[in-house]
Amino acid sequence: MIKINKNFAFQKIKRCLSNFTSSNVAIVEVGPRDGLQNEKQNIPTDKKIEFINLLSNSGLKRIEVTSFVSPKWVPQLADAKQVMKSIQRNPLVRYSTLTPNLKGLDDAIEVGSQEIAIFGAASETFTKKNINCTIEQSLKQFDQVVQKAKLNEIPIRGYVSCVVGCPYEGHIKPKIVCNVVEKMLEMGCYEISLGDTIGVGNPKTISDLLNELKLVVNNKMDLLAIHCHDTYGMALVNIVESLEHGIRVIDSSTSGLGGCPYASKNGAAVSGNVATEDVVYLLNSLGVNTGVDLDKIIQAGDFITNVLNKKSNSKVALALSCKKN
Ligand SMILES: CC(C)(COP(=O)([O-])OP(=O)([O-])OC[C@H]1O[C@@H](n2cnc3c(N)ncnc32)[C@H](O)[C@@H]1OP(=O)([O-])[O-])[C@@H](O)C(=O)NCCC(=O)NCCSC(=O)C[C@@](C)(O)CC(=O)[O-]
Repeated sequence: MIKINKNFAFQKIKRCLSNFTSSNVAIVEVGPRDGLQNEKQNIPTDKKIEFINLLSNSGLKRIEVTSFVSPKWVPQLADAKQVMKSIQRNPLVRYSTLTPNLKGLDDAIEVGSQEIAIFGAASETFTKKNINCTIEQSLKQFDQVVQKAKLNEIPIRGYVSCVVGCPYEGHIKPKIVCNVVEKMLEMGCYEISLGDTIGVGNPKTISDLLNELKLVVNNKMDLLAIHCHDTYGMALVNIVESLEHGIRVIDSSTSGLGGCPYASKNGAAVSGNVATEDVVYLLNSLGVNTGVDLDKIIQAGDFITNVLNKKSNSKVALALSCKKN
């Protein structure tokens, strides 16, 4: 079981952030970061900014804007500073960025990130491919980032990727995930997002994982979030399973865009995140309050898919647009 310092200031931030009743769920919109990071075509910076501005006015409270990573590794997000500096910030929204190391953190601080995310994994091979180190080395590096972020009073989110499966190592045992989650929480992350990076989870594997994680977090499920990719169409059932286990924070990407560039084995297509439109529709139909305006998310999705000249991966956006026409 993790040792969490109850007086730790970030616990307070966590409570403010997730002021849910049991019928409320928070959505973390990762479209501008996860959704766009793997796009090969040039996306003009002003279009990214316009996309984020549309999302900012949709009722979302948490938007992951971009990443402060090496532009050699993720060229699409090389304009991270400009994007962060130019978006119109809605005071009701918390804008976060990914930071793998101190350089990333310094950049994030410079442009006023209100939250940062460190990103580890439960697979050695994926960790090496994604951030060029071992899991142990990654945790040491993250610890430096977390200590400095704490000094700057910036809340830290942690990602753990490959929580049920890895493109290189196959099935991942819950025990390995529990170990990384525990270390990141002890370090000072206020929340860990569990990434089914290649969308191979199903309700059984997600349930098995969450049952083991409950022991790690001492049943405090508000320390966890779920981040599903929809490769086999399992994302929504996995989200329902997670809700039943007490998870109340869901990551999603408008239009279902996205995927990690380093999760693709032998150049295979990386599948998108679960679509925000589909998650909002699901939660609305369950009577769960998200505060998010579905029509506004669909508009933001129409905007970015037009920029990308792509069809939306959201079934809900498609169904509602057919209804209109
Ligand atoms: C971690 C590194 C940097 C190590 O990369 P490295 O090559 O081992 O690091 P390095 O320290 O040797 O640096 C190499 C170059 O990058 C520069 N550099 C170094 N750090 C930074 C920085 N922060 N910002 C800007 N530049 C940086 C550094 O200055 C140097 O520049 P050079 O001297 O060659 O000109 C690299 O591997 C990297 O950037 N990886 C990022 C990969 C990534 O962003 N993946 C996608 C996000 S994870 C994901 O999508 C999964 C998730 C979160 O969504 C959840 C899920 O679905 O499971």
